Amino acid sequence: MNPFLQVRQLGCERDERVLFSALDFDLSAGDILQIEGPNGSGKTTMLRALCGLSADFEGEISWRGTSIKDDRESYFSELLYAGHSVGVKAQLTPQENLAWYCGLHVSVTDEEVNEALEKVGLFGFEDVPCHSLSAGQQRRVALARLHLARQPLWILDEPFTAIDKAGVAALEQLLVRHAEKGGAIILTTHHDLAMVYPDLRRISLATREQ
Ligand SMILES: Nc1ncnc2c1ncn2[C@@H]1O[C@H](COP(=O)(O)OP(=O)(O)OP(=O)(O)O)[C@@H](O)[C@H]1O
Repeated sequence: MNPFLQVRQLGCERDERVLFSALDFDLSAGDILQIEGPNGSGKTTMLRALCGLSADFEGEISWRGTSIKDDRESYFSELLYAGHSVGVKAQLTPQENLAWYCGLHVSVTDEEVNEALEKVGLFGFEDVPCHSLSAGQQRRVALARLHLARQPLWILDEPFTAIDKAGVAALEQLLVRHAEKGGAIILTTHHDLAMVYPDLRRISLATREQ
């Protein structure tokens, strides 16, 4: 059976500087892969390539055995990407943000939206404009998507940014539960993961010369 994701000879340069090269790895159901590296080492660049958001890379990326360049639609339908910036609309409420985002993929009820917001600790903040929320609360709005996600592959760029200790622990548990249920995750984080998970792997990008 094909792994979810097959990455072969992945490489990327920016401004004539090699960020990473000749990377080979597979990601299967149940895997969690952490991309590590110092600031500027190329983690976000790699995630954008893996998400099909950038075509400026060498190598081949396949989803369920088919190049992501050849069948973007089915790849995108199975991928949840949460980028480095929170990506919530400041004028909209958490309810509106979540309903809008999830509505792109599946239909969700108001009750499901409110439950997801409650799970990320936003009970009582569902209907205030997001610009009035703290940085961590805005990140929680973005992370609430994970509670409603049907996509098997999650690619998460620094999901723990601005999240407090309790939130970090809850998010780690959610990631493990997703993988245990047959999902797969690629994430970047500067935070030391506390999760004990047998199928957690790491790729370290080269240290920059300072
Ligand atoms: N579009 C671009 N054009 C030129 N250089 C770029 C571009 N995108 C990224 N870079 C450069 O590539 C390098 C890697 O950037 P990237 O954002 O992938 O790093 P990172 O490992 O995610 O860093 P951080 O930990 O700070 O988030 C940086 O030096 C950045 O300036």
